[in-house]
Amino acid sequence: MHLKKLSLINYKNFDARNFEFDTKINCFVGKNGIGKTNILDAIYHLSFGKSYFNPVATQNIKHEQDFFVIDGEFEKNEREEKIICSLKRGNKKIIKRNGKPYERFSDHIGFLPLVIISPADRDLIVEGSDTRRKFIDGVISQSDKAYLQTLIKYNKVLLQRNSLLKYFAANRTFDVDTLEVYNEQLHTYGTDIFLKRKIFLEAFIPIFKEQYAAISGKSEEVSLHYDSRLLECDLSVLLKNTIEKDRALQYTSVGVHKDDLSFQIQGHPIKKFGSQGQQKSFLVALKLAQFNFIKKQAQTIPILLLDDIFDKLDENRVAHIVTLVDDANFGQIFISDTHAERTENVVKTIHQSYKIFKL
Ligand SMILES: Nc1ncnc2c1ncn2[C@@H]1O[C@H](COP(=O)(O)OP(=O)(O)OP(=O)(O)O)[C@@H](O)[C@H]1O
Repeated sequence: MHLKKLSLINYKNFDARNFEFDTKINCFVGKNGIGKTNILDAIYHLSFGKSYFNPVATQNIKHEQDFFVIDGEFEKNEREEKIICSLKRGNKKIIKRNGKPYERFSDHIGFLPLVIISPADRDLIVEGSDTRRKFIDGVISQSDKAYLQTLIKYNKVLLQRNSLLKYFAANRTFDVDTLEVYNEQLHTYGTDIFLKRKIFLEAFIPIFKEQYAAISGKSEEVSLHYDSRLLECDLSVLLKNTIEKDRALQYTSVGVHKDDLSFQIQGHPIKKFGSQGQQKSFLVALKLAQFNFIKKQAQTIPILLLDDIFDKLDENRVAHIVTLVDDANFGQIFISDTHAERTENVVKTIHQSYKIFKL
């Protein structure tokens, strides 16, 4: 699968711009703030129906303009696929595949598999557990539509249970039977989510470790663990045991919405003890493992977006990453970099066709 053409109208800092891409490697080079990342984000938009960087949809419309249009022509399984994503202020976003609008964006997710590696991934290390859960959920749901539906149902019941706990506190009342109804549903959906996360991580962790070893030249040991209270005990038991605590807190203190991943280097948290280059290597390994995983599940080679990937990495690590991606396992790759010369030197060593766009 590859993106053949991209046309942008009023997307972030672009008014009107067209690109024709190489089937393998495409590099965007230019000064800070010129719009390199914005082009990668537009490609991301075509795959996920939203920006990777700015969750406020209207802020992706060029300042002072009323709408944006991202138009992409892909080739997938020898068929042309035209995807258009557009947004007009005051209206709902529209995503069309070959002229037909999607009723539910979730039906589009996974159709054009894509992985992005960007400096914004640092949030996975420095931010709260929510970011890490979103990461696992994103990978699993790209290949398992039922997972996303279960997650939506779980979150809905969780909200209802929390509202009930607040209602009990406000009205100085308590009804364990009503709470039990929610416990049962949380147990059903939560256990399903937990088992899928566990199975996913059992397959994912060895791939991640392999990628890290390849990037770092095995210079340090890293690990990734699944932290979930459900590993020790059944969710229905946990919910029962925390009823008094939940009453006092007025929210549900146990369940898969509290799951986390722990990232370690040489046995210590990478957030506190990893250098910038080690943290970056960790994130690149995590994303390349995601790439491998999605590729296996989707049976299509995902598009890979590499945003500013060489920054903070030493020459050896850059060379290792280049060797990793210079492989038949990879398909179309988009790279953004401020150093035109560095990018040119890197892509010259790769045995693939390439195009460089100087912005
Ligand atoms: N809605 C918008 N309207 C107009 N300009 C915007 C909008 N959103 C972002 N921009 C502009 O886009 C530019 C940033 O583009 P981008 O992040 O793609 O730069 P870059 O080339 O990747 O830079 P760097 O090398 O610093 O990472 C900024 O100048 C920003 O002001």
